[in-house]
Amino acid sequence: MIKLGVPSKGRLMEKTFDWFGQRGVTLSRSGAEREYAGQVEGVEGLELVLLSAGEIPRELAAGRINLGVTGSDLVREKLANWDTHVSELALLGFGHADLIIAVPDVWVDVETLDDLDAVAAQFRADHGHRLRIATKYHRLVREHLRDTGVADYQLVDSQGATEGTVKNETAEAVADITSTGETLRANHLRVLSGEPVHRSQATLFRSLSAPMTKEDRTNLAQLMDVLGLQDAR
Ligand SMILES: Nc1ncnc2c1ncn2[C@@H]1O[C@H](COP(=O)(O)OP(=O)(O)OP(=O)(O)O)[C@@H](O)[C@H]1O
Ligand SMILES: O=P(O)(O)OC[C@H]1O[C@H](OP(=O)(O)OP(=O)(O)O)[C@H](O)[C@@H]1O
Repeated sequence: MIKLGVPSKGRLMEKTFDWFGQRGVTLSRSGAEREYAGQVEGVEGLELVLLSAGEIPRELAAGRINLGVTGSDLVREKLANWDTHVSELALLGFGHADLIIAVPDVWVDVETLDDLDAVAAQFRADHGHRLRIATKYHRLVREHLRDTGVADYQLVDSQGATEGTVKNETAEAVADITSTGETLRANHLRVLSGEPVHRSQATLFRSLSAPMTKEDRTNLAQLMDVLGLQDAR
């Protein structure tokens, strides 16, 4: 069987079900509401596996699932050299969110990353420690700041409610996902101008390492046909 990993709850799950359903592949949660088992109708040889969105990158890289839907941000964050582990089969057109860097509203002189770099050096001189940026996206933020030449900072880990860290004085800035911008506004934070660290959306990935039988290959080719997709790799 080809294993397809899909987020087990929330909007990502529902919109993924809709996306496949519109293409003639019916995915559903089977059994009791809280049971994480799935059902597939409309194609042969496909098994639905319901997983946490955050675990899907690792399962793809380990080859325990053949296909997986999750945010493009999570694959890039969780997998070093992500494109050696998975290929992108389709951008699904939902789950849009930008990974951004934001500073307190009151930092009126800080509009760009260059400005942040300038205050970071001054901050270290004044406070004796580096400016703290709270995030759960360590890899993506580190790479982005390296590429843009910002050096005098430290990342502090925040696995949730990241926008609260500035008020709580555990960080001076944040790097987090935003869609409507409401959480940032409510916490008196402002996004730096310029390109976001990453523009994320829900994406269908294929594992480059998951084992497949001859029958799996035939079934995958049929699924790709039904979905109207082509695999570049
Ligand atoms: N406010 C938002 N609007 C749109 N997409 C979002 C938003 N917040 C997070 N996302 C996206 O949803 C995906 C899943 O995010 P996250 O890891 O927070 O999921 P979760 O629901 O907490 O899942 P789990 O805890 O089960 O892993 C990510 O790709 C992220 O970019
Ligand atoms: O721009 P907005 O529409 O306000 O959305 C942004 C918020 O959504 C996400 O949080 P989520 O609800 O996933 O919870 P989290 O704090 O656990 O990440 C993200 O971390 C932001 O906090």
